[in-house]
Amino acid sequence: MAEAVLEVSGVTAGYGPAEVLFGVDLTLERGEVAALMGRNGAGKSTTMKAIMGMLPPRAGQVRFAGQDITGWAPYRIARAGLGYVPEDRRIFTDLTVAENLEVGRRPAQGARAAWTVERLYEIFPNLAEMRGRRAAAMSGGEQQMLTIARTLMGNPEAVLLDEPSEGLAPVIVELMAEAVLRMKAEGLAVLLSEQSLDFAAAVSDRAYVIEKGSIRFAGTMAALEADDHIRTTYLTV
Ligand SMILES: Nc1ncnc2c1ncn2[C@@H]1O[C@H](COP(=O)(O)OP(=O)(O)OP(=O)(O)O)[C@@H](O)[C@H]1O
Repeated sequence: MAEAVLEVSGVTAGYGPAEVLFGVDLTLERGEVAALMGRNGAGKSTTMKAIMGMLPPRAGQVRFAGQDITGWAPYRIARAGLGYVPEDRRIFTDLTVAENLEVGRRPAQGARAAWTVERLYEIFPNLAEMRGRRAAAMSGGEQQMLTIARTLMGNPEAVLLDEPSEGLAPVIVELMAEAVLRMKAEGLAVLLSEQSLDFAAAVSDRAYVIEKGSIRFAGTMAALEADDHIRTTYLTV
């Protein structure tokens, strides 16, 4: 069996009195892309926040790169090598594209070659074309890519991408899919949350489907595509 870089077991989490996750189990193997799919409000973002320690799990365990990271502070989890790109874009609008990337630089751990700005421009060619532009003058999709690229400058081993294709123009969605596949080709593990089966199927090896805070399907992307019942019951078609 492939080695898991991230293992989420029986995670329960919620906001105040509201229970949102009810024992979520999922794994992310080294070098794979997995999609966490589900409709609006199903619990995708909450799962990512629980993994990142922004919403500490009430029960269950999160293991990353061989360590139990349950209850760790978010900055410590990020430093351990788990990158996170939330739905809202986190960039410095007064800084240029190149300056935003420099802000994200952190040394690489282990044997992997550190990301450089030039290597990132190969993965995000549209960012290369606008390297001197202030981020305020970029489209939402371009800002989303800059957020991902800046996260990669921190040299993570795995990244969580919360709805990377949401609200993007079709041509930008294609660039985003290519970027995710290039990240995988570089050996990164990616867990992305997604509502669109098209985007998820284009980039992912495996899929999880979540509904009302419980995982309803876990399997290969091909198995999900072939499962009419799961798709029509839990996904937006
Ligand atoms: N800060 C919060 N306080 C209270 N309830 C919340 C909060 N954030 C999310 N929820 C609730 O938790 C549930 C899961 O939300 P979550 O954001 O994880 O869904 P999602 O699958 O990521 O969907 P979306 O695509 O809408 O982000 C929803 O019922 C939502 O209303």
